[in-house]
Amino acid sequence: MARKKIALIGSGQIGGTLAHLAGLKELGDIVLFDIAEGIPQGKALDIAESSPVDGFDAKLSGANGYEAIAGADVIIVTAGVPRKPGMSRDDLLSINLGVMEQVGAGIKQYAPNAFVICITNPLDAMVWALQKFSGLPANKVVGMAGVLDSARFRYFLAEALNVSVKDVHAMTLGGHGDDMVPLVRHSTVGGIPLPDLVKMGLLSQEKLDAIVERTRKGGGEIVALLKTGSAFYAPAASAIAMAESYLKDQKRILPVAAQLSGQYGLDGTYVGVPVVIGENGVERIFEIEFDEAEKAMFAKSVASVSGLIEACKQIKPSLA
Ligand SMILES: NC(=O)c1ccc[n+]([C@@H]2O[C@H](COP(=O)([O-])OP(=O)(O)OC[C@H]3O[C@@H](n4cnc5c(N)ncnc54)[C@H](O)[C@@H]3O)[C@@H](O)[C@H]2O)c1
Ligand SMILES: O=C(O)C[C@H](O)C(=O)O
Repeated sequence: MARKKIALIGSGQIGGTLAHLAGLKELGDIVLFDIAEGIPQGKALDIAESSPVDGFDAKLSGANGYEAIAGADVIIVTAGVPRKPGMSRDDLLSINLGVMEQVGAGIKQYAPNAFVICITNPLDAMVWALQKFSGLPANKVVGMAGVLDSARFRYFLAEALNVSVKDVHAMTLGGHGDDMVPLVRHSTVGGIPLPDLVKMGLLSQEKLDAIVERTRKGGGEIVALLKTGSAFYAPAASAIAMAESYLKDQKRILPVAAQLSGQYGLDGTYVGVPVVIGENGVERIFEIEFDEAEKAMFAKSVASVSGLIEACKQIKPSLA
């Protein structure tokens, strides 16, 4: 059986980490693409030289021309710029929208059958624009944010309770901004819902509230520490989980930015919701029944995403 082809558009911090993880997991042969000459080639060679040590078989190459992504099965997009301290993700909209236009054209021409995972920020608006620019079907174009936000939520809970991360299941929905929606009622530790843990005295309400707030601001916390860019290890791991579910038809239920067509009362917008990812891309969207407070939080988050999508339409009238 021929190996799968994974194309990484953007070979910066996340792109390089994606290539390394995809190699270690033997997901397929890997093409790194970037406008910066030498970077994708250098990272491809460096990772290839690690393969005898770690014992993985994958061909790695670097390129500066879109023809290199031809026939890719999976494309992960990180091209663009990250934020620096003092900036919001939304400040990246204008510059990264231009990048999405170029990337979308490249995908349309060379890899129209790929499953595309967008990571570039501001995530929900960028994946919305990328789907339009590329013209690929909506079930094949998704955004990575919810897996990362949920992983942060899970990690903070496991740390507070001094238990294994493996036994913490938690989900964060909505847009990838500070008003994202960590779902407390639907999250469990050892199968016990978080509100019950509070009732049982295992976690204080104050601590839980602080964890929710820290999750919402998780991206900014790393930006403030790194100073030169944003998180890349956990974002790369999160996108690889999505790619693996597609390539291996695992049918995992993951929170991803997906295009809605009536679910949650929304049509055409991209926002983080639980979906099944299998060989057909987004195979199903789960519609969670929210209580009044959750409904209000989700609506606020969606309103932020809608504002960014409107801004995209103003900048690029072809998207309207
Ligand atoms: N969705 C999420 O959860 C999440 C998490 C972390 C980072 N991000 C976002 O991912 C993006 C990438 O982050 P990073 O840390 O890898 O940044 P980075 O600066 O390390 O890498 C970005 C790369 O994109 C390349 N690039 C710029 N314009 C390009 C173009 N037109 N075509 C091809 N390549 C181009 C740059 O040369 C650079 O190598 C940022 O927008 C960041 O905000 C999103
Ligand atoms: O916060 C950022 O700018 C990067 C990313 O969206 C993150 O959540 O780590």
